[in-house]
Amino acid sequence: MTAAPPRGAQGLLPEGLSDRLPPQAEASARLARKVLDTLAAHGYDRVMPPLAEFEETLIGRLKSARAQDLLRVVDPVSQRTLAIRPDMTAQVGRIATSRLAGAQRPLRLSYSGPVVRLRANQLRPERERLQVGAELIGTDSVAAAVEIVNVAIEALQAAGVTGITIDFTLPDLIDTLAAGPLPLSEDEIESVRAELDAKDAGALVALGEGPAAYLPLIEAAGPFHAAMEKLEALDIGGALASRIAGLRAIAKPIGWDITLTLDPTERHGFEYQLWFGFSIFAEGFVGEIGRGGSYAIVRPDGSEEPAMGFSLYPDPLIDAGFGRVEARRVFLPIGHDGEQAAKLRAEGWQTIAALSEGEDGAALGCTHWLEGGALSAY
Ligand SMILES: N[C@@H](Cc1c[nH]c[nH+]1)C(=O)O
Repeated sequence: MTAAPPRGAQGLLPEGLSDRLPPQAEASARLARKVLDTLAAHGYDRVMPPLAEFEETLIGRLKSARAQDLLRVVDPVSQRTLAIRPDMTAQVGRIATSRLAGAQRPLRLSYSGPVVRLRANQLRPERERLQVGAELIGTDSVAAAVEIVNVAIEALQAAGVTGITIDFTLPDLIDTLAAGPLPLSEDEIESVRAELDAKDAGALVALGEGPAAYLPLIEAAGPFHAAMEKLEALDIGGALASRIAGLRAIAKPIGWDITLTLDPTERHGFEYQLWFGFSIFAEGFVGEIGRGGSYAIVRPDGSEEPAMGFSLYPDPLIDAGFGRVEARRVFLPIGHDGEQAAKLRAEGWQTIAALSEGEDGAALGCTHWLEGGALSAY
């Protein structure tokens, strides 16, 4: 597969925003279609939320979501602040708890579209990305996690992705332990999180006795089974035991060709996920190409509805050539037989009809030309 040229437009477009040209634009649509078809086959119905909405509905819908990284505009019509969506999960949550509040649970919804964030980072310089995903609303059970993880894997495999790694995490682990068996003060929670992120054992121990109890969590990371044994050895009762059993049940049906890892305290990108989270990596790609987990949607009356879902960010795959198919293109000279051309299109050929004498079919990307009723290869 050939790498695409860099996507910048040298000053014509704002930093982090770019055009998709042929053939990647078509490849992008084809890849999204493949993922959506897999989701539809598992009963996920598509929704299309708008590109922008009121800022407060965009951030208020998911428990613990924050208003960071939003590209905002003041709407002269409503005089209110709108935000361009940075993520479609909150929008799907809004739909599920408003217009589809009466729909049967569990409710399965899918989506595909661009999302925008305020700032790019070094790893991902683009500010607009394609997001394709699924949300399972009404439960955050282990069974729901099993379905979501496996549908995500199937969707990527249908798109031709191999060398998939799933990295499990327990996003609310520190909060849960700090509120129970391994108490920490508010200040300590933040410091413990920072040192666990940095995987700095020395600094963690230096924080004091309470924080030092979290040390084994640094060790409990890496290949899934070995890391799980270390997590189990922590043995701090109920909260952890149910999560460990959950993770084992989720891992069980995953195919041998998928690499499983565990990083129980990983929280990068997990802003609102609760008991379960996972990142998806593919061999040869830097950074995650997808992410998912459990979360809670806040209903208009303040009560909460559990949910589970995942989102894929396929742009790096498209840049690498996934979704491309070599077109069979035939050049139709002036005066060709229109019926025969229609027949060729019905057979899957793309046709390029000459508009004037002397056009060069090969230069226009054709692999064949039609002459005297027969096809010849260039
Ligand atoms: N939308 C989340 C992933 C997710 C979907 N559902 C639950 N979590 C993200 O992109 O980070």
